[in-house]
Amino acid sequence: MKKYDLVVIGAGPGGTPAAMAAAQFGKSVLLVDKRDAPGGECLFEGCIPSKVLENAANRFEIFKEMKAFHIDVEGKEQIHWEAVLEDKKQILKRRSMGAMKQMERFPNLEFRQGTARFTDMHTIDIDGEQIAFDHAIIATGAAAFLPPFEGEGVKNAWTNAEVFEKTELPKEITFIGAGAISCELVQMFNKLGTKCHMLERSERILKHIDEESAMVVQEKMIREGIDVQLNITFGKIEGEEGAFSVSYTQDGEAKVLETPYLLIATGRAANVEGLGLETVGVDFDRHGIHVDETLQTTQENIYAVGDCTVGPKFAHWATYEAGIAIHNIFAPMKHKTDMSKLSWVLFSDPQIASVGLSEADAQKLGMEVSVERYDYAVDARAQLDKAEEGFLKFVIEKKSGIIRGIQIVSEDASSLSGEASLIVANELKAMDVMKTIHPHPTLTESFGKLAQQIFFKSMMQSRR
Ligand SMILES: Cc1cc2nc3c(=O)[nH]c(=O)nc-3n(C[C@H](O)[C@H](O)[C@H](O)COP(=O)(O)OP(=O)(O)OC[C@H]3O[C@@H](n4cnc5c(N)ncnc54)[C@H](O)[C@@H]3O)c2cc1C
Ligand SMILES: NC(=O)c1ccc[n+]([C@@H]2O[C@H](COP(=O)([O-])OP(=O)(O)OC[C@H]3O[C@@H](n4cnc5c(N)ncnc54)[C@H](O)[C@@H]3O)[C@@H](O)[C@H]2O)c1
Repeated sequence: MKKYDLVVIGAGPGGTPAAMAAAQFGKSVLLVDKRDAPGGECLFEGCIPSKVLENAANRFEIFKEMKAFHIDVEGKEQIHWEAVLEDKKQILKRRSMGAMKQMERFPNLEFRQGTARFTDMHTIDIDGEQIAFDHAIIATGAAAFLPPFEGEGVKNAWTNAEVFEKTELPKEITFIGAGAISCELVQMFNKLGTKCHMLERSERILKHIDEESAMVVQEKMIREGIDVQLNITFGKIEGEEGAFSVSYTQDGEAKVLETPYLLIATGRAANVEGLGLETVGVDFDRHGIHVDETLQTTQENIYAVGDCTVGPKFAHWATYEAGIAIHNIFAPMKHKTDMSKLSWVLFSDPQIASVGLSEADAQKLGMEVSVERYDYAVDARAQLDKAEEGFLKFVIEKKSGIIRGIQIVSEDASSLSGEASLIVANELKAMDVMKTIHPHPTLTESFGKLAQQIFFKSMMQSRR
């Protein structure tokens, strides 16, 4: 039986860097994935295909915005959807081959296609072959979680696994769930002229994130003609591609929506089925594999990272966890994950970036905070770009003055999130940010302006 120091199951943003880091440590590593290429859901059905299509939609939208800059191009714009999909295919191929090439630099790292299953705490079965290992990392990701809705239509609806494969741009589509996936995709389709409906059971979209940030996007969606329906209780979902019917009640009234296409994005379920976790005593529930702060599962030599765990579900978080898991397996000192520094960007319009704690997170932790805000409506760059929507918010711990969280809502929140991450990770205060020179006129000036505002406010208060 072949034996490795480390077996990594799943070659996404969690598994692939974990395997490469262990190989760099000089360990013998087997990386196994059901697919014949590395990249995971992020590359093939998630982050990258969604951003290729959004990118095309955003550039298409620029034509419509040209009028505000006194440029007349109306009526001439046209998008060649098939060419966009071909671009997407090429980018996916290029990125996957790039990852494969990087792995080939390590003679002690082997990539293999197959479905892995634990048979005991030191052995996995890959399509009938037994492989022995000292340590294992589970990085099998997650897939769309489908609630137990009534009706035959649920199994015919799209999830993120199908939507990027469709060759025709739908004329009309309905999204069930108003979380991260739906919110990114609904605005993308809307910009391309698809009539979009979004049905959500909560009282607002993006219920897991800072309310003020979510409301900016929700209001923009409604303004731009997306049919956003909230406070919904779902009934039967019937039909198939081309003709769905969704029954629901809203404010006590029974309604039916007929829609040719339906996409369900109501959260994720960890890919743990058939992994043999019960056999090896690795605890899990429907939210994912249980790990401690060092990413060790309930089995000493088995770790888990990324979407298959109960924790946050982001590509960069999976990669961050991969580094910590490898360190904890092969280095003498244990490192812990630090959720208080988590950052993410939602590629909505405007974009939302969040780093560290929101005000609500701080309240849950019993941390006394003050919240200071700068509106892009007064910002020079935002005015020049006619992109004044949104704000920058610092969540400041009262006791220490440390900026514990930053939320940004802006057309370019993704670019601004880097500085926000540095501030929160290094536990900086407003004074530290004020000392940083931000070039004029750039959106990064907002950091300096907000820091200045906070500093002057504290001076005024101390004088009173
Ligand atoms: C539409 C969409 C958009 C997203 N956009 C973003 C974004 O912009 N930014 C961001 O940070 N995150 C985004 N995400 C989330 C991101 O895709 C995930 O957080 C990330 O892919 C998690 O990485 P992972 O390595 O844990 O798992 P995955 O990427 O899911 O990889 C898991 C791998 O394990 C393999 N596997 C599963 N079971 C087995 C088995 N038994 N044997 C062998 N192999 C197995 C799978 O084939 C897969 O390749 C998005 C997700 C979706 C759905
Ligand atoms: N830019 C990014 O980083 C990005 C983009 C897309 C997805 N993601 C990741 O993917 C994850 C999954 O996204 P998602 O949109 O599927 O999930 P989500 O958890 O963000 O949203 C799920 C939505 O479905 C609704 N819902 C849940 N159960 C329901 C039920 N039984 N009936 C009716 N409605 C129900 C919820 O109210 C919520 O609005 C996100 O948590 C995020 O981490 C990240």
